[in-house]
Amino acid sequence: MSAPFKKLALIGIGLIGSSIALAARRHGLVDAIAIATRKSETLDEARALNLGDVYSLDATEAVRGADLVILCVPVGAYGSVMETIAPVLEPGTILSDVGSVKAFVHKILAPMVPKGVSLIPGHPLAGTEHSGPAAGFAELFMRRWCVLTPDADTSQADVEKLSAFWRGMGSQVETMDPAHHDRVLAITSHIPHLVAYNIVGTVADLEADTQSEVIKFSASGFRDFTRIAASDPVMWRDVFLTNREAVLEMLGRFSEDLSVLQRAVRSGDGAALEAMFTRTRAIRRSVIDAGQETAAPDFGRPHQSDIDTAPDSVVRDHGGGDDA
Ligand SMILES: NC(=O)c1ccc[n+]([C@@H]2O[C@H](COP(=O)([O-])OP(=O)(O)OC[C@H]3O[C@@H](n4cnc5c(N)ncnc54)[C@H](O)[C@@H]3O)[C@@H](O)[C@H]2O)c1
Ligand SMILES: O=C(O)C(=O)C[C@]1(C(=O)O)C=C[C@@H](O)C=C1
Repeated sequence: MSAPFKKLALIGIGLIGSSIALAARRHGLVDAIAIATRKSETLDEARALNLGDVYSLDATEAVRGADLVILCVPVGAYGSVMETIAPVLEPGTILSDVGSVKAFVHKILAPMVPKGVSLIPGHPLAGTEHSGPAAGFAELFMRRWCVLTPDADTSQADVEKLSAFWRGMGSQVETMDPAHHDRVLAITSHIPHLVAYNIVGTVADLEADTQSEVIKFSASGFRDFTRIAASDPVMWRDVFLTNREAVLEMLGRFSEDLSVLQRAVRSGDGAALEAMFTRTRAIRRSVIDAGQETAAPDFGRPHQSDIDTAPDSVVRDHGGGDDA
């Protein structure tokens, strides 16, 4: 029986691209996988990991004849990648992506999409702090959301076909307006990363200023922040450059709420602090009950919190090499 897609072209083969390659193949969702990336070292690594069927440094070669093309590069690279591949996208092809922002993606890609090609941007709400082809794993998308942001006039049949692809990799799929996606992700993903980058930077500066061993004696709460703050610098630079308005709006709200906590600490308002912390503890429990924390432990991989507290050798085994 033939797979739902004949040829999947993955442009970019880091954490997300390699996870799609592994999952799509494991679940028989594509007949063939073509991989393109810009650096020969990355392509060699992908080949050594046997992630695809054909490999190329030329994205047009990968895209030619593909009925599903997924951009898996940092969003700042979309313009140049699309300029390259647009002339070889064939009518009937679904063009999608995995970028962490969506309004910018519509704005940059839509004007260049040839007639007959369905643009259906997507975003799997799943990831780790690791980068590169060796970082991927087939279970990454299991029981995680994948948000698709098609335009109102996009073929429903194509949206359903792409939804089935993500469901085939274990995800739950939801369609959403791109601007709404960007506001939701600004507060649930982008600002948490900004906070982590900030607190780790502040601690490092404090250590340098006071010439004391602040990091050495940090407890596991801070270690959790260092995991997030180890996330790919280029990817996150592009997220903040391309979701600026939503991030600034949510940052305003976040700062107001932080001021309320600051005031409670300053004035010794124990009741306010306890009420807030009780509320957030309940939220954490509901997140766990909903099974949205991480899918990794059920598939024989170490749980992320095990990784964070494991000896360095275990952490190295889990993480892929970084790829620029
Ligand atoms: N890391 C996460 O947790 C996560 C989760 C969901 C979505 N995403 C999104 O997925 C996309 C890829 O992220 P990733 O974590 O797989 O990154 P990664 O760094 O692991 O991989 C990026 C890939 O893109 C290639 N690349 C980089 N710049 C390029 C360019 N200018 N032209 C062509 N190829 C280029 C790299 O060589 C690499 O193969 C990003 O848009 C990101 O926003 C990431
Ligand atoms: O678990 C992590 O390391 C992640 O940061 C994954 C995470 C997130 O949840 O914020 C990061 C960016 C994505 O666009 C989607 C998922």
